[in-house]
Amino acid sequence: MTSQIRVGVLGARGRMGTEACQAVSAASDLSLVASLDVGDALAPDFDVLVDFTTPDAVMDTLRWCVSHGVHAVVGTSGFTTERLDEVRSLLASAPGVGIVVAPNFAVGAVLMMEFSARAARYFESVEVVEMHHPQKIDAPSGTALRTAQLIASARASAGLGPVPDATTEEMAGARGTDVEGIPVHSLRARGLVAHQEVLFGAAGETLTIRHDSFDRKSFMPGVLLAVRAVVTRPGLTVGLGPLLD
Ligand SMILES: NC(=O)C1=CN([C@@H]2O[C@H](COP(=O)(O)OP(=O)(O)OC[C@H]3O[C@@H](n4cnc5c(N)ncnc54)[C@H](OP(=O)(O)O)[C@@H]3O)[C@@H](O)[C@H]2O)C=CC1
Ligand SMILES: O=C(O)C1=N[C@H](C(=O)O)C[C@H](O)C1
Repeated sequence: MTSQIRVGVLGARGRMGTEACQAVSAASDLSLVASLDVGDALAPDFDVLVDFTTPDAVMDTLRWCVSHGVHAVVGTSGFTTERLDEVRSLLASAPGVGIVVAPNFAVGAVLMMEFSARAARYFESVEVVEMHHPQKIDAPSGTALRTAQLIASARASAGLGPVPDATTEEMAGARGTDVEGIPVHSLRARGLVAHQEVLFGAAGETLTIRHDSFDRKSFMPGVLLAVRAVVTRPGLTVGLGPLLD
């Protein structure tokens, strides 16, 4: 019999942590050995730590993981390009450790990001609109951040200049925020879970790519996929794309 992967979940009392604990417990090849939240001490008695906490807390946790040889699957948002570089530097001192940082574990959202990156070179205009539940503490969302990074990179590779659309505002914030040159808008409303539209425009046409998560269960197959993959995947993996067939 192959041995089980021992998993700890940090942020276990939160919306995502609760779901992750249930999903790990229900998987026959995984063993939930620690459900941790604010104030709980980390102890290196698991193979993989799953983190659904806050952008403020997550980097200290990753430092701990790297120094204790524990792999990490990170769903927590806030991973700017600079922060991803910081994770790469951390991992340089621990070549056996794997970290998966996935801005969104829903397969549909991964595809939405990939399709957006593919479309980016063909449209001069682009706007990212993310919509979330009213308790979400960060804006823009990690998914919007990653989508904008991918679009900016695809535009740069294709030799497109800056998005040419007007940015003048009579009131601050009317044109959203700027992520690597891509306008990003954040909406919060009761009734929403996690949703995003990417609107592209060219002469005479638009293309809208939209994804909706109506239930946090949509994230769980991706979380389990990442937990199983990270133990044999040293270094940094960004997004679920490289783990999908
Ligand atoms: N990648 C993905 O697919 C998804 C990512 N997310 C991201 O996951 C993160 C969590 O989201 P969500 O579950 O909705 O948020 P919640 O606020 O519901 O949960 C966060 C949990 O983390 C705890 N926490 C905060 N700081 C620490 C700390 N220093 N150490 C240990 N635990 C801590 C909180 O405790 P307390 O409440 O007591 O402060 C809370 O229990 C966010 O960044 C969100 O954007 C969310 C959905 C999907
Ligand atoms: O806080 C959330 O809910 C979500 N957070 C992630 C993000 O910031 O992109 C993923 C998903 O959008 C849900």
